[in-house]
Amino acid sequence: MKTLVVAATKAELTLLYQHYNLAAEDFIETKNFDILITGVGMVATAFALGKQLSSKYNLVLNLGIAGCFDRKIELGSLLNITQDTFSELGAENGDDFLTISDLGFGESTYPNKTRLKIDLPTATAITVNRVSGNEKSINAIANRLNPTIESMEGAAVFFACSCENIDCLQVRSISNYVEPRNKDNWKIGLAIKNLNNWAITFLSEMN
Ligand SMILES: O=C(O)c1cccc(C(=O)CC[C@H]2O[C@@H](n3cnc4c(=O)[nH]cnc43)[C@H](O)[C@@H]2O)c1
Repeated sequence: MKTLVVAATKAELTLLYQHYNLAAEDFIETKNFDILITGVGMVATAFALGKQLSSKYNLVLNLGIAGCFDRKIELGSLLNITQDTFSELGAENGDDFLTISDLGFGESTYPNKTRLKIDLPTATAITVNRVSGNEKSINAIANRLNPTIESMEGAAVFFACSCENIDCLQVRSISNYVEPRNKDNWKIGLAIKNLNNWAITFLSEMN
């Protein structure tokens, strides 16, 4: 049984590719783990996992950078995401929001699932198609779901793993705060370095 490492972009796994001397491909097989680069967003992620996820994997590890709602958490910090919500999936009803669960069409929130003990702080997440960058929508989502972070893929990974009953973990490294967009404030390099160093240790200790 193997681990499937899933990320949206190769750039987010740069040091992992370098450490294991891997070819710059979107699907890589190694002895102990495989890597799948899905492309950005929940649709690309669900499609890529739909093609590659199988019972040969006993763990899916979703890695990536993310935006953080909580300014007390430093940029470059790593978080173990225990629950992730498709926050835009549902219907507006005037000023209210109805989830697909409210509408009777299924679930919008999915948990991680693993027996492994991960030595990282835990947090909850939302998964969005549109990166939050507007004060009004940021306040609205903070009031409705109070997430710690947002990404563009996490809930799709948890969803696919729930469909296939495969254990899953999501570790996110904070590259930016959720705020009106200003990429000069992002610390992508630091976030990727910390994420990759953690992943290299995790993967080497697993085998
Ligand atoms: O510009 C670069 O150098 C660069 C290098 C690696 C990755 C990126 C990305 O922009 C990755 C997109 C990826 O990041 C997640 N993300 C990061 N911040 C947020 C956010 O505030 N809200 C939602 N998603 C965020 C997301 O999962 C994207 O897939 C750039």
